[in-house]
Amino acid sequence: MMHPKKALEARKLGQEINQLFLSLIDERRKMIRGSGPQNDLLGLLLKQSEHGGFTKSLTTKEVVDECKTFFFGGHETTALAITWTMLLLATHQDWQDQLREEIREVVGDKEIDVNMLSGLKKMGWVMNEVLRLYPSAPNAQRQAKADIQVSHDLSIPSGTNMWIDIVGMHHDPALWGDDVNEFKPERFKDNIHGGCKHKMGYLPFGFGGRMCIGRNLTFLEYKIVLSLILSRFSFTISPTYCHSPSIVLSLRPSDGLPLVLQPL
Ligand code: HEM
Repeated sequence: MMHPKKALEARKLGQEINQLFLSLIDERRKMIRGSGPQNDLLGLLLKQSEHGGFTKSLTTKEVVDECKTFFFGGHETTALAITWTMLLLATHQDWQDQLREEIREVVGDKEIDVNMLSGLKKMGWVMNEVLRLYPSAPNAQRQAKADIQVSHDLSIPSGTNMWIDIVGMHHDPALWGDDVNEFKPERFKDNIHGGCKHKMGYLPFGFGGRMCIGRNLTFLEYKIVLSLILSRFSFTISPTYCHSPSIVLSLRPSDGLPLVLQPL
C-alpha cells in the first residue's frame, strides 16, 4: 500500500495530467471548428468522439485515457530503448563503429529518409538485443478469464492477475544459454527470436491481441534518432556513471546515463 502522503501526491499529479490533456483537447476542438479535423491521432480520436462511426462515440474521459495510454506507452519506452542503447554502444565500441559504417553505406551524405531505414539491418539487431537485455517495459499483465490447467501440479484459477516477468525470461540461461548476459546483437542476424529456445521467450512488445500497437513506430523513431546521433558524435561512458537499473513501471537507469560525447 502507498503512504497516504504519497497517495495524495499521486492523486494530485494524476489530476494535473488529466487537466493538461483536457486543455489540449479543448484547444484542438476549437481548431477543428475553425479549420476542420486533422488526421493525427488526437484528430482521429476527436472525430470518433464527436461522430461515433461504426462503434460507439468516445466520451471526453475516454479520449483523455487514450491520450494517456499513447503518451506514457509511447514516449518513455522509446526514450529508454535509446538510452540503454547508448550505454551498450558506449561500452562496445566495435558495435558503435559497425553501426556508423552501416549508416555511411545506407544513408551516405543524403538526408535520412524513411525508405532507407530497412537497410539499417545491424541497427535492427542492436535494438532487438538492447530490448532483450533492458526491456523498457519489464513486465506484461494478464487476467485469467477461466480456470487454466498449466500442468498436472499447476492450475490458475479464473480471475487471477498475472505479471509476466519479461526481464526474467530475457535473462534465463535455460532459454538463451550461458552467454545470456552478454551483449551479442548477432543473435538476431538470422533469427527473429534471437535464438531463444522457446518461441515465447522473447517478448519485448508483449504478445497476442494486446501486443504493443506502437512497435513499428518505435523502430522508425529509434533508427532515425540513433542514425542522427551516430553520424555526428562518438561517445564513451562517463567515469561518474553508476550502473543501477531499476523498475519504476519502466526499466530505467536510476542515476541517469552520463556520457562523454565527441563531435566527429
Ligand atoms: C521500445 C518501445 C516500446 C516497448 C518496449 C513497448 C512495449 C509494450 C508492451 C510490453 C506492451 C504490453 C503488451 C501486452 O500486454 O501484450 C505495450 C502495449 C502498448 N504500447 Fe508499447 N512499447 C513501446 C513503444 C510504444 C509506442 C511508440 C507506442 C505508441 C506511440 C506504444 C503504444 C502502446 C499501446 C497503446 C499499448 C497498449 C495496447 C493494447 O492494450 O491493446 N508503445 N507496449
